[in-house]
Amino acid sequence: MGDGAAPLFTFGVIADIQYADMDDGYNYHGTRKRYYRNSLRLLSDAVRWWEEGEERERRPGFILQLGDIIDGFNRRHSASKRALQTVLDEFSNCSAEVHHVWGNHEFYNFSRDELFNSVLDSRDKGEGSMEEVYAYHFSPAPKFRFVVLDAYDLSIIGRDESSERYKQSMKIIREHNSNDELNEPSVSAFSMLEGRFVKFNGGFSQEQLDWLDRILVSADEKEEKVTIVCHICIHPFSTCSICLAWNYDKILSILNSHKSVVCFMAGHDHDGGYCRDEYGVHHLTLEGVIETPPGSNAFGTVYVYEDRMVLRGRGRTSDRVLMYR
Ligand SMILES: Nc1ccn([C@@H]2O[C@H](COP(=O)(O)OP(=O)(O)OC[C@H](O)CO)[C@@H](O)[C@H]2O)c(=O)n1
Repeated sequence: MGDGAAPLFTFGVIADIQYADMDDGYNYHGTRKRYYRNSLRLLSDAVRWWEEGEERERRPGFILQLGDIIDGFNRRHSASKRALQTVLDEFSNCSAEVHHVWGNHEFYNFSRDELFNSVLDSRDKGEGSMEEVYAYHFSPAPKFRFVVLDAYDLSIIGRDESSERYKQSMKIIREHNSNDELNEPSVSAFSMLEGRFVKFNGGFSQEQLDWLDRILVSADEKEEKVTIVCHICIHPFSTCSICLAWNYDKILSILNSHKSVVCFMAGHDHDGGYCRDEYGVHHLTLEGVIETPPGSNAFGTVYVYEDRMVLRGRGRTSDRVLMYR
């Protein structure tokens, strides 16, 4: 794994904490247990690991929180702000700065306006961002860049019903999903992939894709290694089809046209997943903390070297060596 050598830098990854101060429950179909209070304890264990489990020079310089930091149930109990503060207090025990990604549960709890300029808006930790879309990039070390993307840019959650984005998003989802309940996937006999057109997913506007393309042109020129992070998965082999971004194919073709891209990280699918695509890009889906039972965990520490990233997983998250292409 290359553990003996000192890494260039280190970062932590964690996804789908979905904390709520409520008893354990189940997912919508009643097939998966969700441990709402335990998720905070697991975050606390992760923070302790990042702070104390490593020699000082191998501790993370930053943490990627891949979205769904608190559960949508908080909204029903008017507990959104309190729950968020509880989770942020836990993160504050970590000396590394946290980059927050926005998932569907962020929008169940807060409006897009509330999220912008809230503690969950990490754009000020980046060096270049979009204005009305939650997307930015940062370079933690020479020759390395991270891009945070907004997978609910095209979406019918978090968008004002009178907005053009909402109308465009409703048109897209209606073309592929004929159910009254748009959280329920319409699985056609021809393609399981159609199941991705549900309300709890979203996609990327052309404006965001063009912005990403420009960042990657520049990264190619500078010979940087780029890791892209977002809540929703974009490769069908790294997730079940129901957790795929609506226009995953468009973003994949952009990533695959830039030699700088080495890795794409997401959450959303609580089972986790991984594949390396035919262009050599790693697609890593982090297991969700919310569906991780007490006694286990689901997070990772990534050690970055000249030729690879080494993921050391804890609990349900496996170790992986991610060689650059
Ligand atoms: N068939 C369904 C499925 C879900 N819902 C409602 O949609 C909201 C989001 O669902 P939820 O499972 O909570 O979303 P997560 O982001 O936690 O998980 C995504 C993947 O399932 C993980 O594998 C919620 O309000 C559900 O009640 C629905 O109405 N109908």
